[in-house]
Amino acid sequence: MKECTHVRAAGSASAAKLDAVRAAFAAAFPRAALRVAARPAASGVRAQPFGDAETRRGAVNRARGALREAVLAAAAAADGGGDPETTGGGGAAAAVPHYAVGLEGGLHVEDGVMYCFAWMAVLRWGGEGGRGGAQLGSLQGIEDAPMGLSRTGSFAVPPRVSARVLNDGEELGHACDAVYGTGDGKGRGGLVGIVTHGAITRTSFYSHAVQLALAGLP
Ligand SMILES: O=c1[nH]c(=O)c2ncn([C@@H]3O[C@H](COP(=O)(O)OP(=O)(O)OP(=O)(O)O)[C@@H](O)[C@H]3O)c2[nH]1
Repeated sequence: MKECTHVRAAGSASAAKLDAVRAAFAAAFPRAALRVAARPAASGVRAQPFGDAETRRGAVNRARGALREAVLAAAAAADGGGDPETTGGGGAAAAVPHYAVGLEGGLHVEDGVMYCFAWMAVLRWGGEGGRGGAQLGSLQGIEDAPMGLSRTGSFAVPPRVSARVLNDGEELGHACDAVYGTGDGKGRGGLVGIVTHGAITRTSFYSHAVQLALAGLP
């Protein structure tokens, strides 16, 4: 196993997503000194994606966007420009990452029931089995970086919440906050935390799928 893994947790500064990436990589690389940093990146899809294809595309776009930003920031830092936008990564700020991860939550409706799920995309860049040398700091090849994909399970969105999403066009997290008033719709617990009474949080919901995406890397 690797001694050190730099991960750019993509697309997001979401605490739930960052925690999920940390937990997944810690499980996959138990002896690694992990450095996980947020690198918000555009999903390129709607704020509330519907269906597997759109949601998966959002995850892939976020992973690639985060990797692109991280590579550019590392190059700027090497030139003495610093990396002020990176959060939560400590010493990872100037490092070219070994992996980039994109996580995107989505919805679909089947037989009148709305289901919630999320897709994960993990890209390998540097490190063992990844790129090396000068290529690491170049944007060339990002589109072809080895990628692992996976999806969480699905759970049914309570009708009071799904009605707000369908009728008022609200994003799930906002609809969840409006119905339950917990303010955690976009937080670590999320709707999955509410419907499972805390047994599964957004963090644990995402974490197993990040591990599966990592396992699927060619
Ligand atoms: O998969 C999920 N499991 C949950 O239990 C859950 N509870 C709420 N949501 C909402 O689903 C939407 C898309 O999620 P999403 O990937 O766009 O994340 P997000 O908007 O929170 O963060 P960001 O990464 O966009 O900043 C957002 O409105 C989330 O709040 C959940 N998604």
